[in-house]
Amino acid sequence: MGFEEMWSKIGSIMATIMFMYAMFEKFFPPHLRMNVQKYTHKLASFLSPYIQITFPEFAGERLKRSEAFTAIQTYLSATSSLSAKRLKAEVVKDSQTPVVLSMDDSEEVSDEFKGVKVWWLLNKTTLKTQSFSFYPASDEKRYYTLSFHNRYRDLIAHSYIPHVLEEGKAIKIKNRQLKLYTNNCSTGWYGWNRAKWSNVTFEHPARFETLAMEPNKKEEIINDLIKFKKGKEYYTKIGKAWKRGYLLYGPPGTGKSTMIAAMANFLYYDVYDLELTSVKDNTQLRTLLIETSSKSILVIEDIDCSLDLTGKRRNKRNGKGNQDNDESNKDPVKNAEEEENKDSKVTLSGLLNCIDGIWSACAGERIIVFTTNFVDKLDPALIRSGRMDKHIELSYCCFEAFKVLATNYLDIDDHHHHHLFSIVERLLGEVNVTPADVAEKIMPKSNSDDSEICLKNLIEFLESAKKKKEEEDEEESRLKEEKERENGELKNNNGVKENGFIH
Ligand SMILES: Nc1ncnc2c1ncn2[C@@H]1O[C@H](COP(=O)(O)OP(=O)(O)OP(=O)(O)O)[C@@H](O)[C@H]1O
Ligand SMILES: [Mg+2]
Repeated sequence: MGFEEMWSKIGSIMATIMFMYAMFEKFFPPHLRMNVQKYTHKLASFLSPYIQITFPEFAGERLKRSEAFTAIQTYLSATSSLSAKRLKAEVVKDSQTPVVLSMDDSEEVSDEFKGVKVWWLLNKTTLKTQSFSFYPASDEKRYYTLSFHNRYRDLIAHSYIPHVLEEGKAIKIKNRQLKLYTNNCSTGWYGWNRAKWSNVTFEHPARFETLAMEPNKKEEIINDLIKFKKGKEYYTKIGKAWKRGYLLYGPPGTGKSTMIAAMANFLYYDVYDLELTSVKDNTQLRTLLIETSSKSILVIEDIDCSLDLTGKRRNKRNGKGNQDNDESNKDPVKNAEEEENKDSKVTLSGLLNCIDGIWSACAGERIIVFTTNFVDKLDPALIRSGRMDKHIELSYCCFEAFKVLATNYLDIDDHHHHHLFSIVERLLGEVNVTPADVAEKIMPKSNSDDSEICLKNLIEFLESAKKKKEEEDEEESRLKEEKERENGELKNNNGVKENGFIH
């Protein structure tokens, strides 16, 4: 039989089957059709070595969509659905991709797991509902059918299905838009204050690749985060809540907040930015923490300022703390804010309880980050080992960090050594400037600014910073000398007074 002849035969057989099926659908009443299907299935399963498992869209109560069905749909959308001939497009809320494609009804796709082939079919049955309901339920019931050979029963049941469900959930989390939550106080009925979270879409573009810091240190942090993310079993084994605390410290503008954003983008975690000064008391703090979700980063910025609950940020450049103690100098708005914040009764022990206590495990997989400019001023209880698992110092801009900024801002490849780099390297070794300062200087100010101009701007800035530092150092040593001289004279005078003669 020739090839063409064979295809025409197959075509006519298919046409006959489709015609018979159409007749069957048209002339047989639904209950008879169901009976015929039931017996056909029985016969088929008796003869076939293949096993089928179904996953209905609505398990039990029709109102709630089955999590397994959604996970399978997501898994198949990302893996094999695209090989289907007919696809369905859906707009999914809070998803990064505006339209999600999945296989259409009655489509079948195959998948492979550890060398074993399986088939997924999306089925639909239509039922006539007799009962009256306030929720007009659709008559259609969709379900996935998974088919595989009998000999792989154990592998599929114990490994493949859990793998599909886990992957599906993970992909869904990855595809969703991240949220940035912040706490605020709303006044409810009868005037009581209720703390609650409100959120916006988290859109900070920071990534570890664009974060300027020493490569080794960066890699260490990334590995630590990966270990944490994959550590569910480890934490269960050692009987510890699945959470990790980071203390980020360093001068202003060294990238503490940027690093938090990079962590969130890296881990795909939501961020809960907790403003401690607007939490009324420990009970309110606990309520807020219970309302946070898993896979999140809880951030308390400037913990040194938050805990004394004055609500004011210290003057960070000179680190002398609250500068304007003189009431007359105070901005009236700031004054009022401070007065309000004095109502906050969150205590250090209340905060520690929420981080470490029995409530701390309620959200599950969670990172807690504290930031401060003054690590020495923190209460030892807050940073004792075991509480904040990792202390990360973000420091002044080194040459390695500068190279990352040059790539970010000027598109200068790390390997392409610009002829001005050696001057920058020398100057960065001599003065302390923050990555924020460097970034500001090398950012092109106009379209005509090329990398040469930007680097020269930076060099000029570094040289003037160096000069300023030298002058300050000179002044300092002059004052020191003067003081020493005064002290020496004082001693000598005392010597004269005590002994009546000069030694
Ligand atoms: N290490 C860095 N890598 C890349 N950009 C940085 C870095 N540090 C600072 N920047 C730039 O400087 C700006 C300020 O940095 P950031 O807000 O992260 O500093 P910070 O340490 O949180 O300061 P503060 O103590 O005042 O809160 C950022 O928007 C970013 O553009
Ligand atoms: Mg910050």
